[in-house]
Amino acid sequence: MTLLKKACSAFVVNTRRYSSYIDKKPPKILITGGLGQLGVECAKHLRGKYGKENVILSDIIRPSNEVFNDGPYIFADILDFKGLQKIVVNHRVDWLIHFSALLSAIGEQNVPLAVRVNIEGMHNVIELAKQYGLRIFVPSTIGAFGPDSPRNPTPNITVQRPRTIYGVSKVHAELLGEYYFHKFGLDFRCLRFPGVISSDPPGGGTTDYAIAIFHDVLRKGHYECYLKPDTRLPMMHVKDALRALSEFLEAPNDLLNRRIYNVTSMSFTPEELSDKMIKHIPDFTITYKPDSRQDIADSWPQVFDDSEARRDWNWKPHVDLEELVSLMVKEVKEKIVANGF
Ligand SMILES: NC(=O)c1ccc[n+]([C@@H]2O[C@H](COP(=O)([O-])OP(=O)(O)OC[C@H]3O[C@@H](n4cnc5c(N)ncnc54)[C@H](O)[C@@H]3O)[C@@H](O)[C@H]2O)c1
Ligand SMILES: C[C@@H](O)[C@H](N)C(=O)O
Repeated sequence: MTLLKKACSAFVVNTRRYSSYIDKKPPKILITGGLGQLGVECAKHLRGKYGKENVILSDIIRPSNEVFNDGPYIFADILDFKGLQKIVVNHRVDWLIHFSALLSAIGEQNVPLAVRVNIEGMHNVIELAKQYGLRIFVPSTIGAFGPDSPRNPTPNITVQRPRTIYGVSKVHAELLGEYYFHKFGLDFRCLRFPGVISSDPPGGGTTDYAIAIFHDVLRKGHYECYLKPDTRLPMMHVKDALRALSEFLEAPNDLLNRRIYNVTSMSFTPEELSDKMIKHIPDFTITYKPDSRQDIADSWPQVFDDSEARRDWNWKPHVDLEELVSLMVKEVKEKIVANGF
């Protein structure tokens, strides 16, 4: 049998196996790096669909009581291959959602650690997924593009020459995933997300301003923005990001023409965002003091083209800028009342 035929037959076996999970028995899902901005909300979303016990959150940090009491939580260091093997075997894991990473701004502050967590970590999870026949989801980002890429719009396939270690590690993850798909039939799936906006604290990225602005304005009446007022970046509310993730994870393999898709909801600048916020919070001020994150933002897409995701698996965002602002004002106010955070 040729290599290509072998890969194709493995792929067919995987497809059948996974569609039977969806029809009969929910998949057992492990989320790595699960205590970050996306992981906790993702676990809530997937537990609502597949049942609490079927979604295991993991990270290397101590969870809050709320997270610990909400469903299975375990320690998992992405750099410990044997430890990960043990978890997959003992918990009979079917799908792996790999969130562990150092984001764009924080990665520049500690490049060796970003190389370990983002690149070595990816080597571990992809080998694990291959060994145990797991479906694996790895998020990529608008940060996987660079100054040589077309910025408005940025298509699914184009030049990718990022200038951050975060972006380099994500391009590496994309290429590795595609390679494992073609060579071994691994069911690798990847979405390139824009800045994801939620009321939870962000992990040290370039798009964090669009979260911090709500917290600072609601608590202090003022925000000092580290990007220039006209810096346009693609963004998405977390509700849409998690719906995209779960719809894509469930999409039958025969709908997918690629393993990696751009997804987005909108693009805005700090000035446009603050103009919308004035309707809800009339009395606040914003000043601008660009720092090194401006250089990163200036190398990223301004408008993201997600037409391939829309065409192939029917992706469509629901939350527009008006609704995003209403949701954020409401959710951040609730957080401030609940814990002064
Ligand atoms: N939030 C966004 O705007 C956004 C956009 C595009 C892509 N993504 C991707 O989504 C994923 C999750 O993003 P996030 O915003 O939740 O990130 P985050 O920084 O908030 O969370 C990352 C988590 O990884 C964990 N981690 C670090 N080292 C680890 C290790 N050795 N072992 C296990 N876990 C470790 C951290 O403790 C943290 O909880 C990342 O891969 C990120 O690149 C996020
Ligand atoms: C865009 C995304 O990858 C992340 N929020 C960052 O800014 O690094």
